[in-house]
Amino acid sequence: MGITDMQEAFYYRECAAAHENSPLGLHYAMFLPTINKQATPEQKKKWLPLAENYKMIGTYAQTELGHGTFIRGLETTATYDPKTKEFILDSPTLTSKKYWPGCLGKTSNHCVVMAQLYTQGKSHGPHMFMVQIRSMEDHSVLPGIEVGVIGNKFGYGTNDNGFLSFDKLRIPRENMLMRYSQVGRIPRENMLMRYSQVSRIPRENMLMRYSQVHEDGTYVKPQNAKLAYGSMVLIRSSIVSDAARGLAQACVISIRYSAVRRQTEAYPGGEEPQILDYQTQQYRLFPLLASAYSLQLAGKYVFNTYLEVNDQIEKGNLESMPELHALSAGLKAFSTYEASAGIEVCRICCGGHGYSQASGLPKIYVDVVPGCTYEGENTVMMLQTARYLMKCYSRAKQGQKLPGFVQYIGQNLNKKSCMSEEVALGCLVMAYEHRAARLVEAAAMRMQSLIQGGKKQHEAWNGSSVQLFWAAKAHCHLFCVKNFVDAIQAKSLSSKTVTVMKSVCQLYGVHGILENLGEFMQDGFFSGEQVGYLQRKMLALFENIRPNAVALVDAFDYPDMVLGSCLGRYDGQVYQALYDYAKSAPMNQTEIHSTYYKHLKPLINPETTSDAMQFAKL
Ligand SMILES: CCCCC/C=C\C/C=C\C/C=C\C/C=C\C/C=C\CCCCC(=O)SCCNC(=O)CCNC(=O)[C@H](O)C(C)(C)COP(=O)(O)OP(=O)(O)OC[C@H]1O[C@@H](n2cnc3c(N)ncnc32)[C@H](O)[C@@H]1OP(=O)(O)O
Ligand SMILES: Cc1cc2nc3c(=O)[nH]c(=O)nc-3n(C[C@H](O)[C@H](O)[C@H](O)COP(=O)(O)OP(=O)(O)OC[C@H]3O[C@@H](n4cnc5c(N)ncnc54)[C@H](O)[C@@H]3O)c2cc1C
Repeated sequence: MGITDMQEAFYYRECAAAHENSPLGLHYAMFLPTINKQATPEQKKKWLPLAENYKMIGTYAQTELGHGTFIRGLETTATYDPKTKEFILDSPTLTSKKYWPGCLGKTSNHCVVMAQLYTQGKSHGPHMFMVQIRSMEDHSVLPGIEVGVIGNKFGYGTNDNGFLSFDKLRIPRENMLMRYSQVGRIPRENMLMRYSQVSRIPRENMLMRYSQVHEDGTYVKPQNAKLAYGSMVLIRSSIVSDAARGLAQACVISIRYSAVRRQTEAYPGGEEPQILDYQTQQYRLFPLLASAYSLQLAGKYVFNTYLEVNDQIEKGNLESMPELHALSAGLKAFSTYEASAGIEVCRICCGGHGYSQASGLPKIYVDVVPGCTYEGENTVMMLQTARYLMKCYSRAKQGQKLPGFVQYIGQNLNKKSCMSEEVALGCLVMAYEHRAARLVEAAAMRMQSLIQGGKKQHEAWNGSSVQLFWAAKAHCHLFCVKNFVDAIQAKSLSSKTVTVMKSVCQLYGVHGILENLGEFMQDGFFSGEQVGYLQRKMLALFENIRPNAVALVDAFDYPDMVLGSCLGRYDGQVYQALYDYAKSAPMNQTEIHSTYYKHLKPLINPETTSDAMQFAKL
């Protein structure tokens, strides 16, 4: 293929088999990046050529039957044996069996395994290990390993998500991924002195600035244990664009179809209008179109932030890690929630044909919706963002300066909205900042009052977690609105395109307020009159966007082969395509289906059942 950028490669493969989660998806999305980001130079030199040339085909095996969210609770163990300089991998309980990893059941011959590291009788928490699970000669399962598929799922039928367990499997010490992060370059003379005193490890390892288990079992911990979670942050940062892609494609299908579909005479004897002219159809679809644009912009921002921060981390500067974690976790949750709900609305807006696989919509839905669960269950991710926001709130109250996208926290909440009939973009951003700041403060106040009332920290946290979730969601929503507004304002407003996009951006902001009105009005920030401005503006924006609606989805430029939809075809020949799809159905290849003779004929014509049974035995 020759594409070196891994995201580009991901989307290229997506074009070849759209929304068919590849049986090698985890090899590309997590196995290769984990070797790239978590292995030492020596390990990369050994494994990358094999993995990049499909000799090693791997997955990311972390989740277990009993634990997915709580990584520190994982039960798989990796115990170091200094006598043989090996790790012993074991699945001590039923619930410790790895369960869910993609491409695991039948495809992969290796995996990076997250296991609790034990050495010298002490636990050092979750660490990653390279484990071969199948022979590279004949793909047979290696001794000490049980592996298989987990069975049918909600979707993802093209991916052999599997289970895996170890029975005291021994792997070489060199198979622990020993590069978490730069722990700073230890002066060579110190390293020689330091390591030669402790244990004899190969000289080439001496220059490694990585966490180590030395040959005698001494553990050198990394600068930050969470760096082992780096592959998840990478995928979370990628999922935002993926969710945006799914929502955008669903908008293309449903809006193009709504421009073709005519239904119900507008008045007695009148012609049937395009269903896209129904205000209720616009009310359901146009905000989703706006959301698709907003999430695409957010996806670009978060992935670029990932690349920038990851560069810093690899230079030893971990300062922005908490911010990246909060941003990627929150936006991953926000985008997959929005996209999943939006794709379902697009399907429903297409009536009966939306329920057909011919629409392409069910396939998009079952490909996007697991994003609410994998790579960090959404509620848990939102609470991770909330954890960061609480820290920001207390820093703001101590007068500390906050980084860019959280500077709104701790602001004066006594002000009122500047909203007028015009509905200026700046007033929209101010409204979202006020709502998020208020919800962050409310959650912090709730926590404080519970603690003052005698609750322990973890009890106060759980007792405030609904409000913490609201605050994190409002924070992510603000981010998407402000990021969209910044993108519009960065362009000159002279060109028609940007003027149209300003309406789309305005609709995104207005609709978000009207759909969450309680949170914007609870403290009187908006007057009733101002809400009226917003309601009238939304209806006016529907009329404003209507003439450009099809152009706005065409602009996503998804080819028919990627959409895979009879409803969203560029040429609009929906009905012929649906009929051709039906005619091509396998069951239509014979006039009478074979099951007639065995199941129906005995009911309809019992007297002639005998010869029917003969036929059925053929
Ligand atoms: C660069 C090239 C691009 C490569 C990409 C190539 C292709 C991909 C391109 C596109 C892909 C697009 C879409 C993807 C398509 C398909 C998807 C493909 C594969 C996905 C399949 C799914 C795979 C999986 O599901 S893997 C398993 C995922 N599992 C999880 O995510 C588990 C979630 N749980 C956790 O993360 C943690 O348990 C936790 C919930 C965070 C809790 O951790 P814990 O240790 O208990 O920490 P605690 O809450 O106590 O907080 C402590 C402290 O740590 C900080 N922290 C936590 N996590 C992180 C982190 N990740 N980074 C930084 N800091 C972190 C936390 O903030 C706390 O800090 P503080 O004390 O508050 O200061
Ligand atoms: C299609 C798909 C592909 C996957 N691929 C992989 C893979 O390749 N590799 C891999 O390792 N894993 C994979 N997974 C597993 C996935 O990462 C986990 O399912 C996910 O991390 C959620 O963990 P869980 O299933 O244990 O859910 P749980 O954590 O049990 O969540 C269940 C409920 O409990 C709630 N909950 C849990 N903890 C908390 C908390 N602290 N506070 C509040 N509420 C909480 C959650 O919000 C949720 O509502 C995949 C899953 C799917 C669906």
